[in-house]
Amino acid sequence: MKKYTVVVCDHIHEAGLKMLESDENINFIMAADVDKKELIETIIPTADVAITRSSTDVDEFFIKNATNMKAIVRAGVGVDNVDIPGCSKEGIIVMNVPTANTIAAVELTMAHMLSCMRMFPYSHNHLKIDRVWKREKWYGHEMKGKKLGVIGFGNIGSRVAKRAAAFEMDIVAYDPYIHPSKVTDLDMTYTKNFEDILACDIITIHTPKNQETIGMIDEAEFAKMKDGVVVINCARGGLYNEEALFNNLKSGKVRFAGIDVFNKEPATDHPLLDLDNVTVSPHLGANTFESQYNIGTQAAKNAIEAAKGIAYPNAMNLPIDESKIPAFVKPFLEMGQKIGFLESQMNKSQIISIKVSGYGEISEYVDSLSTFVAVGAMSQNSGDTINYVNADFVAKEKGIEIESESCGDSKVFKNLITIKLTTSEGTTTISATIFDDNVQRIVAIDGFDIEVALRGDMVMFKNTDVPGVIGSVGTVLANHNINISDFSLARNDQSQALAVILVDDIVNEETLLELSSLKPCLGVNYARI
Ligand SMILES: NC(=O)c1ccc[n+]([C@@H]2O[C@H](COP(=O)([O-])OP(=O)(O)OC[C@H]3O[C@@H](n4cnc5c(N)ncnc54)[C@H](O)[C@@H]3O)[C@@H](O)[C@H]2O)c1
Ligand SMILES: O=C(O)CC[C@@H](O)C(=O)O
Repeated sequence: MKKYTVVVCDHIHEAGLKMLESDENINFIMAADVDKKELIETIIPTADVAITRSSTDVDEFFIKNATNMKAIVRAGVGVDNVDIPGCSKEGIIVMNVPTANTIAAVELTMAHMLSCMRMFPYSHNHLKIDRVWKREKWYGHEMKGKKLGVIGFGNIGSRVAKRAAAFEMDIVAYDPYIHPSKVTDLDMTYTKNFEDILACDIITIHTPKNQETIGMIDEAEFAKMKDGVVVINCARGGLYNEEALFNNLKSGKVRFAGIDVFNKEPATDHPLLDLDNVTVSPHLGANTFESQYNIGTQAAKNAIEAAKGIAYPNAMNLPIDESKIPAFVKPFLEMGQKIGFLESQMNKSQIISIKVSGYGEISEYVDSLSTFVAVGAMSQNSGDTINYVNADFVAKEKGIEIESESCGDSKVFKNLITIKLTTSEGTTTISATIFDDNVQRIVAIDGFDIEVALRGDMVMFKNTDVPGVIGSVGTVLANHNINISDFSLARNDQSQALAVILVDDIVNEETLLELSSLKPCLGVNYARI
């Protein structure tokens, strides 16, 4: 029985571990407590799938050692510590588990907000650790009536806003990537002007960490804030420039900050920890039993499916989201891959370019289609190392140009695809369609209108159009004990003919040589689909 190795790199819920343990196809390795260097050098090379959290960086070193890896399941939302382009280049699918920890992060944000407003950990420590009862020292502020600026109105930001509204706060949201009605329908203010956020009493950020959002709040933005502002970060370290945050907390411009996440974690030696107007937590946004149960079980399920090649839920680097494509497109993708593979056998040489044209409704999907065609065309030379994730990267690296073109309606077919493969030896062009939703048919090869099924062992015989050729070809094949299952013929206006012969047996070199030595022969190709 085939066994797949799934390595768990960080702690996940027991229920997820049990799922992995009890699957008979899974060889499961718990490596959360293994030193990261050792993990990457000795265990990662054996893994088909790895489950990671924010403590394991999927960087160049990791990827270099992931020689067997099919997929990485990030047990959480943020993939800022996963080098997605690097994974794509190596054909590793990256999946995350979004929303499973949303509520946990929302509630931690509220906890930090309340702590900041009432300086709760400090009054707590004063009494519990210092044994001082000094009520006059601990005057806080109320949330009611204050303006809360929410940056990023996604799963977490929008829910923080709803909870803050229950505290009778005025909410102002900034998120250029949503429809304003997502905010205004909740009787909150949507703004496109970032200055409106900077004018708030409390600011909380809930965006992903990327080139656009790193350092989104820097010295200049702090300078525009109200004196005594409170800022919260339960998203990712570095969204507020940490040095600027430190300076503004020290000067008192920022009265209090609630921080769950740091630019570099673990952050046991961070300057922010020296300040007494900060509440901190060690990246606990996702740490509730409920959220960890959800994430652990979903991550385990996704890892098992990915290891077995069944599905890649929430894949972040597949060319298409399969759940979003109409059913009629899928057989075209499959057929495109087969034609790419067929053409690379008919035209065996260094590939220079691949051009995919789509007619009819399929023309909307030519970009995805071209990835599938490229996988088919390049698999002849790259074998198992080529897949939907890395096809575009590999093509670029090999200098293969991939072009796709949407061409409106076809005159004859409801949907039609034409694939032109250019190699250093010449070009091969095949058009194909699908009948009755599942019958894949070639309808043209290199200018010959020929209708033939796309399957099995195919011999393409091109000749000058003279009598007796069909018989001669049939005789050669019969002499080699090769049975013909289908014979299609077409002619062009240059007195040439093309026969596509489907056969039941493998055609060896000797037979092909004999066919090519027939007098009218202009060329013979053999392909296996
Ligand atoms: N502290 C934790 O343990 C913890 C737990 C879960 C999530 N997170 C982090 O919280 C953040 C939000 O997670 P989510 O699940 O809500 O994600 P999400 O994708 O649902 O929401 C993110 C929102 O940010 C918006 N956005 C993107 N770029 C923006 C920009 N430049 N300006 C303003 N808005 C922008 C997007 O449009 C989106 O609406 C992520 O960084 C995630 O990694 C942290
Ligand atoms: O617990 C983690 O690994 C990180 C959780 C959180 O930051 C996430 O991005 O999902």
